[in-house]
Amino acid sequence: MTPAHSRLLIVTAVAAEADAVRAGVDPAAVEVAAVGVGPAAAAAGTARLLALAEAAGRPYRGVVSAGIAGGFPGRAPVGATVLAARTIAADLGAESPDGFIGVAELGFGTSVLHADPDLFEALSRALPDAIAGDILTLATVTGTAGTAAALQARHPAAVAEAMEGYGVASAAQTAAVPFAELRTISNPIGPRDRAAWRLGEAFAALTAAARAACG
Ligand SMILES: O=C(O)c1cccc(C(=O)CC[C@H]2O[C@@H](n3cnc4c(=O)[nH]cnc43)[C@H](O)[C@@H]2O)c1
Repeated sequence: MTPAHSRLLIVTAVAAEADAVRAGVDPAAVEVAAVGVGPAAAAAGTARLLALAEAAGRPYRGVVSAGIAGGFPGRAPVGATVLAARTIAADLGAESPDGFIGVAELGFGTSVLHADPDLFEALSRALPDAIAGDILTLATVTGTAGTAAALQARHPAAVAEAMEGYGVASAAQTAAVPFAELRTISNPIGPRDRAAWRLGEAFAALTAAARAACG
């Protein structure tokens, strides 16, 4: 049996994502929790779970931000699995007449958090078909071709965007717990077309990825 202190925490935004992950993992080795949509809910919910586990003397061995995501066209198609080398808060900064100024340039820390190298390596080995690259975190789902193009230009290594990774990563960093982000693509990033989101395909891919990584 897996000792309680070596369990992995997988954090999703919504219950449907948590159910898809749970369908693939060994519950003795992995705890799955849905903590809400967006970086603030993700950071608050993850920080609470990490602190409770630590206070009980059973810290998690790692935390993974998992769920569905938008894929940048030509980089991550619908149904693909993506793995973050870096998780980037793409809208953390300031607008100016000359364009977006990132938080690092403003002198207030960093918008870039790296995946833990060992956790990233283990997930990459378990998921050889996963597309590795940067995953952007945004509080607003991209819904125009203009915003998609601007994000791609600012983040040439980005493969996908979602809404929670940077929040989960921030909580993990504060607690000194290894972090990774794993997502499956439900929709292309670009002009909003909610009817075109392939939720079933993305959830099935999420279950398969969870099973391959932690089953
Ligand atoms: O229909 C909407 O516009 C909408 C707005 C907020 C959340 C949702 C969800 O379905 C929540 C699930 C989760 O999905 C991630 N996601 C999926 N595709 C994208 C995307 O293109 N851009 C950003 N995030 C995406 C996100 O992490 C949500 O929490 C639907």
